[in-house]
Amino acid sequence: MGQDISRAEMEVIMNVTHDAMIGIGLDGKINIFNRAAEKITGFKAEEVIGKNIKEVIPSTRLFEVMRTGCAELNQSQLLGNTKIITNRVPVRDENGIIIGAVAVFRDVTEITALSEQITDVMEMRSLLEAIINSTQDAISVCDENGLNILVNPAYTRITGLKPEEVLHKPATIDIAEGESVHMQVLKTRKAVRGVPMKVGRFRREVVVNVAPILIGDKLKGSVGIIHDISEIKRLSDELDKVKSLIRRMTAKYTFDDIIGSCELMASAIDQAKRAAETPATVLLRGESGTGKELFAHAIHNASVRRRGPFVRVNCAAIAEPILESELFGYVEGAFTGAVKSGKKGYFEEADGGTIFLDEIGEVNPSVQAKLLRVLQEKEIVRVGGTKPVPVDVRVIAATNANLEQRVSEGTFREDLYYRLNVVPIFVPPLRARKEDIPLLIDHLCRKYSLEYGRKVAEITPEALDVLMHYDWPGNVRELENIISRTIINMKYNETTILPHHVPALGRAAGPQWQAQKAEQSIPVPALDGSLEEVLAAVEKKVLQQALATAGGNKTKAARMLGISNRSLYYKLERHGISMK
Ligand SMILES: Nc1ncnc2c1ncn2[C@@H]1O[C@H](COP(=O)(O)OP(=O)(O)OP(=O)(O)O)[C@@H](O)[C@H]1O
Repeated sequence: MGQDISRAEMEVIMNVTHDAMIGIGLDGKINIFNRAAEKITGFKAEEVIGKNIKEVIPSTRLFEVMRTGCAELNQSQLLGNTKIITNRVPVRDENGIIIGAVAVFRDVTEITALSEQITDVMEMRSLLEAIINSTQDAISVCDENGLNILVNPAYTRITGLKPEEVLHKPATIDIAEGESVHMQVLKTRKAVRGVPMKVGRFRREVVVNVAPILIGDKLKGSVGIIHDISEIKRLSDELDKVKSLIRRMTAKYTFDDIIGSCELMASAIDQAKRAAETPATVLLRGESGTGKELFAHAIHNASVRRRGPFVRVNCAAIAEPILESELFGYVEGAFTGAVKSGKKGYFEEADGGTIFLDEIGEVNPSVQAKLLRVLQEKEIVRVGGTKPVPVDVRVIAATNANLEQRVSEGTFREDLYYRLNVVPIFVPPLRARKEDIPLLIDHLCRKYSLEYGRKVAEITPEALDVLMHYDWPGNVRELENIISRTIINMKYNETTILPHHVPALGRAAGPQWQAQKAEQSIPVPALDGSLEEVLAAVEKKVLQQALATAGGNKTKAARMLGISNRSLYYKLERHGISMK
């Protein structure tokens, strides 16, 4: 130091510094003891000045420092419970002779605790970073102003957006379809879960969960977890397609599954068995719910084609513009929206097997012409194509329409009618074969007992009487529904059907009609939606009412409403009214 400082100046400095200082002379007596030293040791300067340091700090090393003349720097030690860092230095006179020693020390308990906390935080940060970087879900974090401050690698993989494209930009930047959930959460401070949306370049379908980041009650931002569901969606679409294909392409029933021993049924079954032995086209006639589809399955399974595919097509349930391409397929580029490579139709899929054309009376003239061709020439031409493709398919058609009347009206081709009507089989309505009702009840009780885990085995004569005195406009399908509901009405341990178990029968007693009947009592919907919504609700009620009045018979219902069967089918499907 270039300038001497006075003792008074030194005392001021010593007492304002945060470092504690204890000095001793050659005799070991304390001659410096500042405020900071008082704070750390708990002694007062006046108590210790002049005392031997060993009496105050027995473990002192200042004597060693004096003896060796070597400073000891940054030594950590415990003083009671206080953790301190000490520098010990010898004090020399102007000639370099040691005349004492000083210990300068500092309480580092808090600093140590803080540094431990910092280490913990850093460890936690590394852990979080590892989690954030390795999770399959995309993560985006934004600050309280809605600007992105963190995204993880999964985010880039799912959205196709790199960090530099999104960081410090508004959280809305990655949205391809939907509203920003980050912004919503920042506004409401409430977590939002399970929001479907599309994100990023690839318009990936995702489900988003976002939570606010609150420190105390201060909003610091929000964190979003983006779960990619596009692959699951694709797989589940595929699965649905395969399931519907399997449903369409397997014939489950055989003649053993057709219950009925009355003369009319025996004759129908006999004709069907004989037809099964030939490749002839079969036309199944009969009201809705009589079992025509059951017959079609049974004929296929009893024929030489039983190992081939069985493709079921409900001609009324497929929209008219696409029925032709569904049946006959299409070539590459046949129309906008077509699959690039073209597509096989149901006839090609049924090659080597049987095609069951349900509701054949509903097909339009263009499809009728193509059907005629396939029946005559055993070949089809795909929509948009010219090349005939040979197909080896047995046709079983079914209808509950009066085809003869349609032929005379000119809406159904006469030549097609004759081609289809090679082996006509009439499946009788249930009211014409009431003697089969007990057999059917027995069969259905076993079927639904198994399905519902019950043991219903009997019906009392009174309950049977109720069922025998009803005319079953919905045929076996309606009986099936009534038995299923009867079993549901029974207590778990009841095994015999009593009259009170049987639900109300009537012209509108089928389950879907029952539900619809109940709904009929609901007045026309309150005018609380758009005109379109109110009209749709009214249309639904009118359809349900017509179906109920027609006892579930769709042809009758369509006639009552003055619309075509096809148009009725569309509307039922659109309103989610059960078609079976
Ligand atoms: N003889 C029968 N024995 C056993 N179950 C039958 C019989 N007839 C019909 N069913 C059952 O009744 C329901 C309706 O039968 P199916 O679908 O074959 O009728 P459908 O005449 O083809 O009706 P739609 O014309 O409305 O298509 C099915 O669940 C079927 O299993």
